[in-house]
Amino acid sequence: MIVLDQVYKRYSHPDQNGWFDAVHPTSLTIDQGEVFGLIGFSGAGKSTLLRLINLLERPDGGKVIVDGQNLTSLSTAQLRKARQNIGMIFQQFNLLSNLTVADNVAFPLKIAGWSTADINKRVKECLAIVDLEDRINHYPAQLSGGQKQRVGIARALAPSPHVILADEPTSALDPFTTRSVLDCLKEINKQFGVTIVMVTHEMQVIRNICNRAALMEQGKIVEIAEIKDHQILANSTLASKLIEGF
Ligand SMILES: Nc1ncnc2c1ncn2[C@@H]1O[C@H](COP(=O)(O)OP(=O)(O)OP(=O)(O)O)[C@@H](O)[C@H]1O
Repeated sequence: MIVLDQVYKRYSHPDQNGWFDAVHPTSLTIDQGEVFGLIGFSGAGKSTLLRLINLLERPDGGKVIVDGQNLTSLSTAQLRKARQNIGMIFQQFNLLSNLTVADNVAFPLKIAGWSTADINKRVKECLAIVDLEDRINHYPAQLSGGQKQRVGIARALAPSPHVILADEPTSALDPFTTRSVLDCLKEINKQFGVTIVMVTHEMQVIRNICNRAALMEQGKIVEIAEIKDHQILANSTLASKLIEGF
């Protein structure tokens, strides 16, 4: 489903021989229907790795394959189309404040050239999935943080992607709201088989929703652990981090 083959990302850096590897060459396969977590300290490279999956960050080398398609070899137009298969949600929701909830969710569909009738139908479907039908004509400023994130989820879901990338989707939310947003994502994963890759600082998020999680340190994946029944399996570094806390 998602294959990263020796992808890396480097930035120019004045102090480190001119270059700094935000993500060292990394290979990783994430199966269809998985909820895969990326956890680690600030600056470990989690967001960069996540953004390499939809080429929001262009890798400096290696391949990114999603649904059998090598994204790194596509033209701009082909990549735009391929990205319809990869939704994204953000810590700060990234809603357009001058658009209603309905228009925010409709946004990716308009870009994809859907008809108005199909857009209206799909927007209602997606808002029903995230339980926000009654907020369809509200503006983002009239919503709570949890509701805003659920609009973000509906927008990501609208083009029926196979993959959703989530960059710290609950970090701006209180524990109760975090729970409801995670339940919403879990339901989407279960009902539609959408693969979710999620960056988080929060170990309870990993335990709550992920099947597997990778621990990142200094631009490298140092461990991948399985999670079963909310427990991190094996005597892993991840397990000890759980005790120390992130
Ligand atoms: N555009 C950029 N230019 C230069 N350096 C960057 C750029 N983007 C990220 N970095 C650096 O790359 C490293 C990894 O950043 P990244 O945001 O991926 O880490 P992270 O693990 O997601 O951190 P956080 O949890 O704080 O968001 C950091 O040292 C960051 O400063």
